[in-house]
Amino acid sequence: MPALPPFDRPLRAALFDLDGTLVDTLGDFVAALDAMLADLGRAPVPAATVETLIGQGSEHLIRGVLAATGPAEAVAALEAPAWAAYQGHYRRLNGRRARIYPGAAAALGRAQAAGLQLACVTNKPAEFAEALLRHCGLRAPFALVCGGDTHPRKKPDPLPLQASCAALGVAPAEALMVGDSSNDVRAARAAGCPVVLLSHGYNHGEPAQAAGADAVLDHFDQLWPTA
Ligand SMILES: O=C(O)COP(=O)(O)O
Ligand SMILES: [Mg+2]
Repeated sequence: MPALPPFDRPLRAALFDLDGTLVDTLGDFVAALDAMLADLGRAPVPAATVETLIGQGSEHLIRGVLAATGPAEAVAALEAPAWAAYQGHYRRLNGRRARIYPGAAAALGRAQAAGLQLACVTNKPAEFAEALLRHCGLRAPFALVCGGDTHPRKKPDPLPLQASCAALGVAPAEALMVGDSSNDVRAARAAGCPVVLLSHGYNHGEPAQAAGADAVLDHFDQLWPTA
């Protein structure tokens, strides 16, 4: 089993992305978006299209789905009602079709046992991230949850990572970002955090190996392995 690459400084924290990293939420997104589209009188969107749009926050997702299911010139006018409908449906459906990736909970436990402080740094709105983590029984290991609306800018901006590191009292070089997409890599590079990706996630339709992370892992067992 490949070990983690050596990092510049010993790790004191780990920042975990949520969608596509800890939890497979594609089914939740598709269900909420299809309910939103039905409210707007539109046909459902293929899951494969949704998968390429996850990871850059709900606004990006909704704009992309509106553009994929109707005329481009209608997107701006529909954004506000679509967002209101989506929020209501997502709040109702959050977690119902979600699946924790194999080994995720155990990896969080090993990270804690290794003395690392943990934060969840996601572009999902904080309310939905908190509720999903509780639903999945994954909230307790995290000292903080930083959502896409917690700060004025979201990933790939470094701000959520920098602010989370400051709140945990660690330097970015001491905090490993664990994500699934190039968005996580860009944010980590800009913040100065080392970064590894799990290949089971979404990465905007591209292979995770193309995203420029320090390592790409196929399974959580490769993070802080015990043997
Ligand atoms: O786009 C989203 O809401 C999901 O974002 P995440 O991959 O940062 O958790
Ligand atoms: Mg993700």
